[in-house]
Amino acid sequence: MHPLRVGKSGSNKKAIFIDCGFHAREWVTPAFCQWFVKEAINSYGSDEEFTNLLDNLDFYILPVLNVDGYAYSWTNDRLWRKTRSLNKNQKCVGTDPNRNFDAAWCTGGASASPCSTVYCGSTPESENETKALGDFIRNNLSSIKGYLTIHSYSQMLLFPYSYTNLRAKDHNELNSLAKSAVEKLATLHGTVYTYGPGGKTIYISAGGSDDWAYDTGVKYSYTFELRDLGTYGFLLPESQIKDTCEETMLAVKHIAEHILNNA
Ligand SMILES: Nc1ncc(C[C@H](C[SeH])C(=O)O)cc1Cl
Ligand SMILES: [Zn+2]
Ligand SMILES: [Zn+2]
Ligand SMILES: [Zn+2]
Repeated sequence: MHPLRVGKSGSNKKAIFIDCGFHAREWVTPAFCQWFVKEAINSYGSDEEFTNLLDNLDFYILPVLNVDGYAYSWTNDRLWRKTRSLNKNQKCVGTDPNRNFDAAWCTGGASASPCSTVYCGSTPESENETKALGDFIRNNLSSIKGYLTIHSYSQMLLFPYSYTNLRAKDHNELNSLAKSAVEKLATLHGTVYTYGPGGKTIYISAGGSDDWAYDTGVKYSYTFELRDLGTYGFLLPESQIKDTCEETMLAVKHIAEHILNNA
């Protein structure tokens, strides 16, 4: 896997990994990752804050993790979620990439049935996509200080854990950073996000990439759930893409600032 790397060239810089397009139907998320790259390139040298970030941090951007699923949602099933891998001797296709990580794998909020939308896969990292992501993070663990995985919808900023209601050791810092990040996000268009540990804030579910990254040693690990609250859901109108991306940028840059100053 070769994510895009954005940042002034330099050695042993801290890095933040951002992925989008985990779930096929969450179309606004690849738009955000592309927006981020455009903004970074256009801002460098003009926007002081962003220039400082890019001078001192590398951003690894993976615009569409689940490429086969995303393509399938364009051609066949707009509401597809999973990958498109063939489950051996089964009629159903695909694994939920966000239940496929080795983080209390296939315990809560996931299913061992290949036909389920939250099928955890045959083993952790059974999918080419999740294995590639896991390998990249493991191979770059010394520099990767933040992991942001961008999903939709429900306007939430989640952090570990989702697989248990036990508190992460960094709960207080992750919680207060999430609070200030969603406050920053709301300043642009008044979009209200909730925030908190995944298990409490959305649902208990295991095998997620944020929990895995955190337990692997990436302290600042967050899942974004972008707009909206359900009016359009995954079918967010194009007219909202720009504003969604703009407001999300504020939160992401805020988190990046914190990582630059604290990691
Ligand atoms: N660790 C996690 N973090 C966030 C979520 C929520 C996303 C929302 Se689309 C999902 O259900 O995969 C789910 C899990 Cl398992
Ligand atoms: Zn998702
Ligand atoms: Zn979602
Ligand atoms: Zn705007």
